[in-house]
Amino acid sequence: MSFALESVGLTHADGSTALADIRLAARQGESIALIGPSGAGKTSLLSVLGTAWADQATGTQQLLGSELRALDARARRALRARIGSVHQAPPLPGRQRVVTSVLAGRLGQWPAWKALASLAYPMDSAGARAALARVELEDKLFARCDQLSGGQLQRVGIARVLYQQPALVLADEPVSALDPALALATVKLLVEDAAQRHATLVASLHAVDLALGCFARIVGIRGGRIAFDLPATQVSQAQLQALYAGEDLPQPTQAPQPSAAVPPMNACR
Ligand SMILES: Nc1ncnc2c1ncn2[C@@H]1O[C@H](COP(=O)(O)OP(=O)(O)OP(=O)(O)O)[C@@H](O)[C@H]1O
Repeated sequence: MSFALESVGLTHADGSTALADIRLAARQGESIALIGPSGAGKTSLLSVLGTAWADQATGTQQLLGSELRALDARARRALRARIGSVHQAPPLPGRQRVVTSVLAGRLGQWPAWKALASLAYPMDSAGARAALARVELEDKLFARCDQLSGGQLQRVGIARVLYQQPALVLADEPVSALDPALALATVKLLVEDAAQRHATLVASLHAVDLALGCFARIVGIRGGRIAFDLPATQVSQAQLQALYAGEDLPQPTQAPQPSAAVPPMNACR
C-alpha cells in the first residue's frame, strides 16, 4: 500500500471545509488523476498526502507505510524526503540557478554537509543536466530562475522531481502553463517515469482529456468530497457533467475530436 486516507477531513482556520470524509487508498505504483471544478479540494487533498496539514486534518493518514500522527518530527522529515511535489507555480527563488533548483530535489536525502555544500557549489551537475534533458531544458542548466518563462519554470519543477525519484509523486496542475503538445508529452513523461520506478503518482488536472487519456484511475472531487473513483474507461459523460455541474466542462487540450465531449482514451499510449 502506498497510502490510505480514512475519514479524512480538513477545515481551515476561517471555518471553511476543504475536505470531508475522504476515503482513498492506492497501491504502490498506481497513477491517479484528480479532477474536479475549481475549489473542489484537489490541492487540499494533495497537500494532505504531502503531510502539509498533518496536525489540522482529521481522520487517519497512512503514508508510505507509516501512520503520520505517530511519527516524530525527525521521522516526518524522513517521510517527506520520499515524497516529491510538483507545483503549478514552483516556489523557486528567482536568483537561484536552475541547476541548484533541480539538485534541491535530493536535499532531504543527502547528509547535511552535502546539502549545504551543494547550495554553494552544485554537487551533481551531470545529474541535474540529465533530468533537465528529459524536459528539454538542458540548455538552461546555469540560467537563473527569474530568466525563465512560467512554462519553463514548471518544467524545472518537474525536472526536480525526476531527479529526486521519490516513492510518491504529488503533482498539482503540473502542466497548466504548457502548450497542448508539451502538456501531453510532459504528463506522459511523469506517468512513464512513475511506472518505470514503481512510484505512485497522484496528479490534479484541469484538462479532463489528459486525465482520461493518460491515467488508469480517475478520482472526481467536488465540494471537498470524492464524487467517484473509477477506472478511466468507466468514467461516463454524465458523471463528468455532474462533476462540473454549473461550470463549463474544461475544453480538450488536443485538437478537437469528432465528439469532443470525451477525449481519446489512448492520448498517452
Ligand atoms: N489556506 C486556506 N484557508 C482557507 N480556505 C482555504 C485555504 N486553502 C484552500 N481553502 C479553501 O478550500 C477549498 C478547496 O480549495 P483547493 O485549493 O483545495 O481547491 P482546488 O480543487 O485545488 O481548486 P483549483 O482547481 O481552483 O486550484 C476552497 O473552498 C478554498 O477556498
